[in-house]
Amino acid sequence: MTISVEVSADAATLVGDVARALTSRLAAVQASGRVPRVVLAGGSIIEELHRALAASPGAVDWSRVEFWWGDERYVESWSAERNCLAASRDLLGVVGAAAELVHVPPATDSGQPVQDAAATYAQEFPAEDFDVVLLGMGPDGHTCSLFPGRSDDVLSARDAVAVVDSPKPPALRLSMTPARLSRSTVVWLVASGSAKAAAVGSALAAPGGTVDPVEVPAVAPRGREATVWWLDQDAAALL
Ligand SMILES: O=C1O[C@H](COP(=O)(O)O)[C@@H](O)[C@H](O)[C@H]1O
Repeated sequence: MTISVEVSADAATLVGDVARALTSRLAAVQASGRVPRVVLAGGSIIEELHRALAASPGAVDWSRVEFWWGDERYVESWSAERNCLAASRDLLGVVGAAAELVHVPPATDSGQPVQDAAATYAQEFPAEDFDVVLLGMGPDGHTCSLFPGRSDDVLSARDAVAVVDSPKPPALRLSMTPARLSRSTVVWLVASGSAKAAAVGSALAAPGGTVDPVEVPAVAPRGREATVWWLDQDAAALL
């Protein structure tokens, strides 16, 4: 398992580079006769990536790709804060994803307490590994809804956790755990801009990945074959 860093000149080049790599990987999985399993994320650069993929969908049959989200805000299903609504608007609805292959996380209108909603969402997870997990990262080093300084229990849980006190609103969230995110052939973390430079520097400063995941949760998910940090020059400035 390798950890590598790819640096693109700027944000636009970064999303183009990741979009090309993703469409090429998905097309290769489909050419092998399988339906690729992809975990999407929220956040600014991932939303730009969604739009880039919609504009250049490559040689992928998007109706034969299965989707989950690494995290979701636990709000009403129609809330503009939902990661899945942004992805549906910007990508899935544009490229013709198949509704039965899109695993939308529960929303508050399900009537469930957030802890039950996390367990309900985990039931949607596949027995097999994911092919690609896409992650963003906040300036504080959080990824998905795994925030710094939280208990080891969250990081060591098996599939999904409920977050009840997210420091970034909204407070209630559902998140895949590092253990579940790491059940993927590759994990690709995408970070852009100078606001992410300090967190990138902390995450990648220690050779061999010995950074404490409680302090920088973004270092915790690791792909079985490869973990790639896709950065632009501003995000990579402190490396
Ligand atoms: O809260 C979230 O933010 C992170 C990072 O977002 P960004 O806008 O700072 O790039 C994202 O990875 C996560 O999915 C989202 O819920």
